[in-house]
Amino acid sequence: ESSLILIRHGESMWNEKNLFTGCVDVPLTPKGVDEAIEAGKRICNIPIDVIFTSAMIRSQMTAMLAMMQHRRKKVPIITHKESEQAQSWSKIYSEDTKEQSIPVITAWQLNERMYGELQGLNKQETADRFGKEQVHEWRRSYDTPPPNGESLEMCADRAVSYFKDQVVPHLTAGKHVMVAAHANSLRSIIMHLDKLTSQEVISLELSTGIPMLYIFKEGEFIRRGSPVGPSEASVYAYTRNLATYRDTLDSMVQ
Ligand SMILES: O=C(O)[C@@H](CO)OP(=O)(O)O
Repeated sequence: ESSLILIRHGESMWNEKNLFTGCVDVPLTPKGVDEAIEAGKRICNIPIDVIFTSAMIRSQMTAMLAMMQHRRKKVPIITHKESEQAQSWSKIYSEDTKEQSIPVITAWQLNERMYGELQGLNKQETADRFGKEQVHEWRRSYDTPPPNGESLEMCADRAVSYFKDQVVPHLTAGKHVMVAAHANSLRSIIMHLDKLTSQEVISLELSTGIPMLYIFKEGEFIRRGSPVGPSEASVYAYTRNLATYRDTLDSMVQ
């Protein structure tokens, strides 16, 4: 059994301004930073061996801030494979140090859905101009793309393919994984994991900074507990393996 944590980034500076963001790379607000830290507290007892983030700063900030809270105190390290030089210049020469690190793999495929000509527009003003229903269809339908942007279906094409090709093999190998990404790239992944229909996904909404936990067992994804409880203990129904991991952390601090 392995665990999979999915987390949408904390509030960004354009979430705060109610602007369509998509592939525009904006940072978190102070509230978003707090959300990421709170999220980290909720998952501080869950094992994490490898982290995937999108290529965007808001998901990377969220993952890093959350990991600062983790009780295992491993160091999340962004892997650089964009060139041979980047790879060799960021090499770690100690096996012990590597053992105390968590690789962070960044992938554009996990980026937010590209919002086309809505990027930078105010969501309320856009609804006033084009009508609430049209804008809702652009934002939540499965197959209607916003003007010159990606539909959820197009976003799923890259995000879910990446998830199947790059993330699932780690889970199959027994590694515990965290994926920090975005409202719509995660909606497409959750649609796949929970086998939602294109009708059902319309009402799937993800809050900023709330981690969701899945257990991967015998090729199946099982959602654990409610992701919105007030404290870590009430949020997730621990499996026996997760409880053992938490006990190990308890004994390490004694
Ligand atoms: O602006 C965006 O990129 C997304 C997420 O904030 O918007 P929506 O609320 O339509 O999913």
